[in-house]
Amino acid sequence: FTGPVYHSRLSAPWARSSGMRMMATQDELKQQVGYKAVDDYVKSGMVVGLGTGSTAAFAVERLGQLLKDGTLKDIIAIPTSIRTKEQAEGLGIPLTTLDSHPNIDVAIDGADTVDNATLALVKGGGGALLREKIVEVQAKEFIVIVDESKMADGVGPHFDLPVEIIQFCHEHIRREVENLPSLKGCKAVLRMSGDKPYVTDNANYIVDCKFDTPIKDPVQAGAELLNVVGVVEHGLFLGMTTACIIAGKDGISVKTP
Ligand SMILES: O=C[C@H](O)[C@H](O)[C@H](O)COP(=O)(O)O
Repeated sequence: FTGPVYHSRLSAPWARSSGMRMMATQDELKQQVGYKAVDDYVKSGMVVGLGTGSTAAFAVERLGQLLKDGTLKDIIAIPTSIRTKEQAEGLGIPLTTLDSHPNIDVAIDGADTVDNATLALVKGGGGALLREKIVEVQAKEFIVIVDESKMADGVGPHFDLPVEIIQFCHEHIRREVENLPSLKGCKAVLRMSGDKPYVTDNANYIVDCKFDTPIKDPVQAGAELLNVVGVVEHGLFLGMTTACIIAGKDGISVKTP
């Protein structure tokens, strides 16, 4: 299709009823971009990377619908977290792994921050950054789906940068991260789940790096982070975005780098 498709009257950014103007909820915006990504970018026969989070869940839902009604056939998908795997299994979406399908046609995922200028991303608010990155770097096309609240100028202050680290000596690793020259001024905080550290699908911990000002050189920051022994992966997704579908009060737009 050529323009936004709204899946219910209230899914439109605005809808009129008895003269009343109603804004779409954030969930409705997420549904719009999740559905549009699948409708526009997934074709029969593809290997599809399935992202994680409340926005990506709508794309997974749509893929399940289109497989069920026969619009799409011969799809095989790779989930980026245990919860996405469970959702996809529940919808009957055939699944595989990178071990047998290392070449992905298209991956679709949400983000915590999208830089307006470069489409650099911060990801990992839901803790899935490692599996997301290993899958999404293998995709010919990586489609990012967000509501407009995720758009920002630069990365850092808009949403804490998650860094996945091993459990062993995690306080030492946290300090090493905080003291990196390219992350100067950041405060690295161990992510908690109740009174215990949050544990990822890969049995690691996460530190969330808080910034007051945008990271000056995200490429350098990524390189320095990966150089810390004990850091497994970071949530900067740089130079990966093929297209970003954004839903906002004025409708849906698509940005490319
Ligand atoms: O680890 C989680 C992922 O990186 C998500 O893509 C990200 O947190 C965005 O999630 P949501 O769509 O729920 O805001």
